[in-house]
Amino acid sequence: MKADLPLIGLEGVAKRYGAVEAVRDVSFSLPAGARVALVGHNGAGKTTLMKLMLGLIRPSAGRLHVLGQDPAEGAAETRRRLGWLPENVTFNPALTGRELLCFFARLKGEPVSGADALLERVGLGAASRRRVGGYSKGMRQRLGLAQALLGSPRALLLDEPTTGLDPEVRQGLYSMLSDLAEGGTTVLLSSHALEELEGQVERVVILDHGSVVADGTVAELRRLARLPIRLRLTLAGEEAPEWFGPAGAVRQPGPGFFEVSCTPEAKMELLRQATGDRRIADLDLLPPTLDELYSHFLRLRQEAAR
Ligand SMILES: Nc1ncnc2c1ncn2[C@@H]1O[C@H](COP(=O)(O)OP(=O)(O)OP(=O)(O)O)[C@@H](O)[C@H]1O
Repeated sequence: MKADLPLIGLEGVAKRYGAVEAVRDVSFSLPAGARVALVGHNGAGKTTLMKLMLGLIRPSAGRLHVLGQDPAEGAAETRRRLGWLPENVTFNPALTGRELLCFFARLKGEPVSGADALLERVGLGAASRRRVGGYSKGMRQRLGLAQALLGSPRALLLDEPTTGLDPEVRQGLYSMLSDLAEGGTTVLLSSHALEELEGQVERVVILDHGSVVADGTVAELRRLARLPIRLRLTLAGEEAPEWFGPAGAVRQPGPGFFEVSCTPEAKMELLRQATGDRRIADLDLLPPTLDELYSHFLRLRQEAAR
C-alpha cells in the first residue's frame, strides 16, 4: 500500500439499482485509526457504501480504494484485512459461540487457535460453550464483533452495531472500539442514533438520499451550523432577572427554571451575566444536539434543492 494513501478512499462514488440512486457522488477518506460514523435515515445509502468498500458490489461511477486496492477487484488479502459486522447478523442457533467463531475463522483462513482469546476479548469467554440460540441480543452482537475482529483487521465496518443494545452493553462496545482505534484500526460504523455517538466518534458523515450533506467533527459541524446555544438557568427565588429577555429567546420549560437561547457569539457574555447574578442558583449549557445538527443539514439541503 502506498504510504500517502488513506486506508479507505472514495472519489465521486455512485451506485444505482435500476432507477434508484442509492449513492450519489460520494467522496471521503478514512485514515488509519479513525473512528467515524455514517449517519442517515433509512435508505440513505449507509449499507450500500459499506458493501462498496467491501467489494461486495461495484460502483456505477467513481473510484474506491481500500488498503491500496480497488475492492471490486476482490483481492483475498485485502478482504482478510477488513472486518464486517452486517446489520442483521444471524447465526445458527444450534452451535455454540466458540463453534461459530471457529467456523468463521476457517472461512477467513485464520487459525482457530485465536478463537478463545477473541471470545474473552468481547466478553463472551464464560458463554463460549453455550448455544447461540440462548444468547441475548447483546451477546449475539458481541459474537458478531468477534467474527469481524478475526485476523486483526486494519479496518472495521460495522453496520448499526448498537441497535437494540442496552446502554451498558453499548458503552462496552464503544469502549472496545475506542481501544481498537487507539491501536490503529480504522472504525467506520453506521447509525441512526445520533445522540449516542457524541464522544464516541471523532467524525460524523451525514448522508441524505445517497449524498453527503455534512462531514466533520461534531465540534466542526456545530460551528458550521451556527445553531443557537441554550443556557438552562435555575432561579434561586421567584424573581426572574431583567436581562433574560434582551439576552435571547426565553422559554420556561418548568417552574423555577428558564432556557435562554443565544447565538454562539453571545454565549460568553450571557454566561458572565448568569454566573455573576445571585438570583441564578444553577446553570447548564446545552449545545445543539447531534439530532438538531442532523435536521439542520437536511433542511439546508432541501432548501438548496428548491
Ligand atoms: N439490492 C438492492 N436492490 C435495489 N435497491 C436497493 C438494493 N439495496 C439497496 N437498495 C436501495 O438503495 C437505497 C439505499 O439503501 P441502503 O440499504 O444503503 O440504506 P441504509 O442507509 O443502509 O438504510 P437503513 O438505515 O434502513 O439500513 C434504498 O433506497 C434501498 O431501497
